[in-house]
Amino acid sequence: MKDIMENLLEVKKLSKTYKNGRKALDNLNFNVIKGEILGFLGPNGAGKSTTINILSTLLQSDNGEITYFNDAGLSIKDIKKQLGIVPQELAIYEDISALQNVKFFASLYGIKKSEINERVEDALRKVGLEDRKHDRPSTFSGGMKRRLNIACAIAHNPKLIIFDEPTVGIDPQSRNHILDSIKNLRDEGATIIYTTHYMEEVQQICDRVIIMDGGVVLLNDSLDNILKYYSNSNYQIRVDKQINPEVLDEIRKSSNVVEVNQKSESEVIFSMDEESAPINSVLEILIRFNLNIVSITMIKKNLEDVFLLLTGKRLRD
Ligand SMILES: Nc1ncnc2c1ncn2[C@@H]1O[C@H](COP(=O)(O)OP(=O)(O)OP(=O)(O)O)[C@@H](O)[C@H]1O
Repeated sequence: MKDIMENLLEVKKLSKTYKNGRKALDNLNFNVIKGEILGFLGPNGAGKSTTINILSTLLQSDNGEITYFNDAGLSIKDIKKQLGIVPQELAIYEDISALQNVKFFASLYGIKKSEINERVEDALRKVGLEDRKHDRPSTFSGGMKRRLNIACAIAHNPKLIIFDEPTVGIDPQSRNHILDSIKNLRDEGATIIYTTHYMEEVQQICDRVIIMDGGVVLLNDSLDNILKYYSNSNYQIRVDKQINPEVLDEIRKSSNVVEVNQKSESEVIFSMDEESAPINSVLEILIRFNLNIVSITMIKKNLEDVFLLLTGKRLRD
């Protein structure tokens, strides 16, 4: 994706405990690479909103350090100017035109009068609303309102845009339109943090994924690596008799095997460390213990499975 990986944001040892004693973040570490769409995932209560509120400067952490835009000396005002926050709730005025909405929010960032019209038009173009700019949001579909919400958050041309579940409750067509707008923003130079409860969306647009739970990062890798690592290397084998713990121990010890679980009395699931690692050694063990192999299934894992594996929870309740 990029030739040189430059950090746009560096988060080190971020901690937050709320007044009621709830520890939301526990020495959280991660970075955001310039030009990427970073999917930010976690089950309910994982600490995502807390993290995003701290990144957005709305909430203070107890401890830790955030370096924005590679410059440790920036003031909060300078940071805010380069941040775009797209909230989950719509923050638009229904009774003024789309253009006036974007202009209003852009004016809050102190954009020069000579530049503001161009910036507003550009933001509306980026979300595909240029044709409807003179119409009021009260005449818009839910998806169009969401896109206007995005335009309002990006007219000041932020370097980093944080999306907080921007597609909740909208139809698939509008959702695709929003996802395309987000990809366009990335392609035109913005860096994006994207939180969602929809794994398909992450697989559709994200370059890298962070899965957090209990206030810490459980997984931080490129989408490609995650899917490669967790996809083709899992097998389920069924045999004709009960599999004893002794057999499972033997399989655990065999080369290339990284994880072994008993699915049922006569079924075992195991993962290999490489995509096309041979499974002969596992078969040999089963045969040695006089177990006849009835079936072998390769299990394809998607991001939802990886999430469940790591957190023990489903992303959507
Ligand atoms: N204002 C608050 N006061 C007290 N505890 C809070 C507050 N906000 C969040 N928490 C607690 O902090 C933990 C992390 O919550 P947070 O809202 O950051 O999670 P989340 O990952 O955004 O969850 P969700 O997906 O449900 O929005 C939870 O245990 C939550 O109950």
